[in-house]
Amino acid sequence: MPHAVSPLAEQARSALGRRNLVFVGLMGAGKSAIGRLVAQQLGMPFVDTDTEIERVSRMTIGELFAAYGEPEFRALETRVVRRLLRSGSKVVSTGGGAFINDRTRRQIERGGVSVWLKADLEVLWERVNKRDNRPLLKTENPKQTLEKLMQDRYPIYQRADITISSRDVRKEVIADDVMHAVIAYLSKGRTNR
Ligand SMILES: Nc1ncnc2c1ncn2[C@@H]1O[C@H](COP(=O)(O)OP(=O)(O)O)[C@@H](O)[C@H]1O
Ligand SMILES: O=C(O)C1=C[C@@H](OP(=O)(O)O)[C@@H](O)[C@H](O)C1
Ligand SMILES: [Mg+2]
Repeated sequence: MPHAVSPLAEQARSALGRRNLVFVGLMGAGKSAIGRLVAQQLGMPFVDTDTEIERVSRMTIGELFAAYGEPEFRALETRVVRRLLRSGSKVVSTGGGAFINDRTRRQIERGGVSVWLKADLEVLWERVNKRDNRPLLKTENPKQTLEKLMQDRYPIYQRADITISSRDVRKEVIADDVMHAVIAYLSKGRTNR
């Protein structure tokens, strides 16, 4: 197992112990990118649930949505999240809808420390706008769709253990914010997970 790479990472790693660290939030918030970076810094395994879903189904997320629809995708996502959270401590980046699904959210609540990467519409839009791999944004007005998803989902993401502002600064800055917040959150006497 690789070692944490800085004193901050070292401290966050030791605070986490055997817990999973789970990134949640809207499309474009940086879950996949920041999750990977934080995992590297902590010296922990990293899994992105969308990548794992694509691996086990041998289909892309777009193909899955097109062939089976969103409900089937959510069922697969629930199973993948459950399995990942039970198989040793790691950093897990979820897809944007995972924490919104009641069953998946309960697994995350039980199985790890959740971090909501919260971003404003302009930041999200700048980032998702560059790729067309997100089936939920294949609408006539994808920016408006994203705004609607913010309104619907932010009250639920708010239930995450930790909230981090995912703004337009270097990824390393956000990763440091996450590690500081993990240390602060877990030093509040939480020893039950
Ligand atoms: N702090 C950041 N600075 C610059 N680019 C970022 C930052 N965070 C994320 N990105 C980029 O934004 C895009 C969307 O990020 P991604 O991690 O795929 O988001 P999510 O998994 O939450 O949908 C990616 O190209 C990623 O590299
Ligand atoms: O918000 C959502 O419901 C989704 C977000 C996507 O992941 P990212 O948030 O990593 O883009 C992916 O899981 C799928 O397209 C559905
Ligand atoms: Mg992602």
